[in-house]
Amino acid sequence: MEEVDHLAHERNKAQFDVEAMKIVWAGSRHAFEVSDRMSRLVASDPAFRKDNRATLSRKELFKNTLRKAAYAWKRIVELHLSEEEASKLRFFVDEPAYTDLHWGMFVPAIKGQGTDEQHQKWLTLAYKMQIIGCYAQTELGHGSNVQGLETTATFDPKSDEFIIHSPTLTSSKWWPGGLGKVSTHAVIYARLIIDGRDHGVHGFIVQLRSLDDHLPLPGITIGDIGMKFGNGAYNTMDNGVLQFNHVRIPRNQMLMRVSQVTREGKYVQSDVPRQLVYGTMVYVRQTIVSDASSALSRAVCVAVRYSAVRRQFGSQDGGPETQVIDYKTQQSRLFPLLASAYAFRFVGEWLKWLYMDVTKRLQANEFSTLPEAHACTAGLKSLTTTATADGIEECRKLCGGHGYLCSSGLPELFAVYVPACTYEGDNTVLLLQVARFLMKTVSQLGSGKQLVGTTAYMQRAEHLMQCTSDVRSAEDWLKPSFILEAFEARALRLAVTCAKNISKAPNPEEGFSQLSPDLAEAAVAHCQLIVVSKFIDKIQGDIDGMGLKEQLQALCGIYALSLLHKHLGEFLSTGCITPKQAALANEKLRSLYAKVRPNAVALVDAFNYTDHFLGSILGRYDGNVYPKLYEEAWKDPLNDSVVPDGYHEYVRPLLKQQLRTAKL
Ligand SMILES: CCCCCCCCCC/C=C\CCC/C=C/C(=O)SCCNC(=O)CCNC(=O)[C@H](O)C(C)(C)COP(=O)(O)OP(=O)(O)OC[C@H]1O[C@@H](n2cnc3c(N)ncnc32)[C@H](O)[C@@H]1OP(=O)(O)O
Ligand SMILES: Cc1cc2nc3c(=O)[nH]c(=O)nc-3n(C[C@H](O)[C@H](O)[C@H](O)COP(=O)(O)OP(=O)(O)OC[C@H]3O[C@@H](n4cnc5c(N)ncnc54)[C@H](O)[C@@H]3O)c2cc1C
Repeated sequence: MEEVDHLAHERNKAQFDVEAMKIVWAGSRHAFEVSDRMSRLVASDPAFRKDNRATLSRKELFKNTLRKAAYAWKRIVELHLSEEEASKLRFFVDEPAYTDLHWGMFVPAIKGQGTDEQHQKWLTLAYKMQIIGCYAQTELGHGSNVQGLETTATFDPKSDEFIIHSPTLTSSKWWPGGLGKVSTHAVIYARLIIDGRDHGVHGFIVQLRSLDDHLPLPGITIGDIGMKFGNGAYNTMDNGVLQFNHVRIPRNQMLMRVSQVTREGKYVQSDVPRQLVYGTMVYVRQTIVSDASSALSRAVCVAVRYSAVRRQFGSQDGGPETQVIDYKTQQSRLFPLLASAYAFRFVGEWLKWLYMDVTKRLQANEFSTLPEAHACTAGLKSLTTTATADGIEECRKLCGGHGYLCSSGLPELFAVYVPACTYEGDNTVLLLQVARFLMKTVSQLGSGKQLVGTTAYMQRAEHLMQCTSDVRSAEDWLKPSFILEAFEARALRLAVTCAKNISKAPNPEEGFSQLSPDLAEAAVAHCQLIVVSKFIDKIQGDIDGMGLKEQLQALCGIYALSLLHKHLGEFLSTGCITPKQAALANEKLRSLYAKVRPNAVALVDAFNYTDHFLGSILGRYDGNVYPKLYEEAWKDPLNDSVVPDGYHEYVRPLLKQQLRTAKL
């Protein structure tokens, strides 16, 4: 049968080169080609089927994930895939699994905190998956407060070993992914105790299960922590619980790049800052920002395509009804999310660069940019995951009733995504880290210290504290200098106000605590400025292809001006803009929505997602939604029989009783 593209009329309206935009979205032609190849490889292989996840029991679901992970590894080895290709393949398999933690945290923790010798021994095994590892930091009693961890690693000079122990119930490791049922090893975080002295939290490599029969080693109690939010979703992951009862490991299994324990039991702190013990979190937070753009773009792709297919009201003389994407309210909810997906992509690219830069510097024992890298990764992780989780839910609502069906793909995407607001640092806790960094920076203003990186704008404090915007027309709001000045002035003024209020408190800690809601808002303002400025930088760089710059400028304008609208109170109360200028910003926003409208479907096509990856009937490339929704409904296990199980036990007796009552 001939395939019909129900969205062809939308695609024909596009005013830019979609193929060129695919390259910009991917980051480079090479990245596009790898991504395209891996996504097709996964989509065309029935072993990676995922449309049945919502109906599987936990055990079936989990076993299915183990099968897929093993099969993915087999294909990676058979096809001699590079690290980049393998990681893309796993991404397109699109099922959280223990391998995420093995490759995403266990290996990076050893790389970042281990010595050359430790790399040689452990990475060799881990790269071949001869051992499988996880990252066991969080405990039942403490997640955010890493310094509060209770697990102990006590040095025994007689045997040259550490004794790993869980002294309390609350010290049980709790949450690590891959721990519950699969990992053979873990990097665990424990308090280092030497001669009764507590040297704080350090990382240790500990074997958990036998490599022969997979049973826990002596002294180790281990299991899964139970079902999590949503069906399917993150339940493919074995988040685990772990207790140690005086488990002994050799001294050389402490990760010793940051500090060492000698044979004699002497604690040696190298020149490397202690905070490097937190280094794996910096790495993962950076990857989470790129993941945010993937998750949000996926939801937006579904909502844009479906909004172009769906029609409601507006039919006069029997003609077609209005496509819901043409409603201005739909556009004002949807297009800022489309713009955010692009914005997060570009800031994610920049953050990757920043992370690589700080890593190179650390290798050369240059640590000055570490605080900035920590603040940027923490803040942007918080900002982008909050916006993405909210955005996925908004996309579900934008799809009306059908968005609530699992076959829309959106409920599962939300359920799998929403813990990103908590893992790798609770989003509020992370904003407060950014706020501390900002308060330090503000305290240095006027000291003559040169401010660099993302706080360089504060150098112009004298101007930014008193300027008023020069915007005179709606068109002015497209000029990067006007947008940047408004965002810089708002961020700086919020931060300075916090600093002033803190200084009135009896002591800085008390002040920080009292002001923390305002500090979190100041941190958000600073992070939004970073995203806006990196979007502008991207557009000002090399962008080839017909119409690309115009579309990206429109999206950048939508991102910035929709934020300005959302946080209008802050822009007005800090005096950065006037009510008249706010009205002009709204006028510009409306015209940008109109500009993006004919390009919306093409702008989501540029994500280059296969129907397999999207996993959504509403978001199908061909827009053939209704027949496929109808077809899908009949596949539900409830429809296996016409009369459901339970009818004879529970429904029929009721009906009979009613009949009897009626006769009475
Ligand atoms: C299409 C997509 C579909 C989606 C599919 C999804 C699939 C899923 C894939 C899987 C992906 C991910 C899996 C997730 C796995 C999750 C793992 C985890 O969660 S691991 C555990 C993470 N835990 C945390 O993040 C804990 C948070 N807490 C902390 O980080 C700290 O304790 C902190 C920072 C809050 C407090 O630290 P501390 O107690 O030391 O106090 P201070 O605030 O005083 O800090 C001291 C000093 O250190 C500096 N600092 C803090 N952190 C860092 C750091 N990381 N790097 C550098 N420096 C740091 C801080 O600024 C202070 O500096 P100073 O100069 O003294 O002021
Ligand atoms: C799906 C998932 C996977 C995970 N995977 C892993 C893993 O692989 N390895 C691992 O080690 N851990 C893992 N974790 C644990 C995760 O890192 C922690 O849950 C996270 O760091 C939050 O810590 P918490 O649970 O202690 O939250 P809490 O700190 O208890 O937060 C509870 C509330 O208190 C607030 N709060 C806490 N402290 C402050 C403060 N100082 N100021 C203001 N408000 C505050 C928070 O904002 C939040 O609202 C995972 C968690 C989840 C949900």
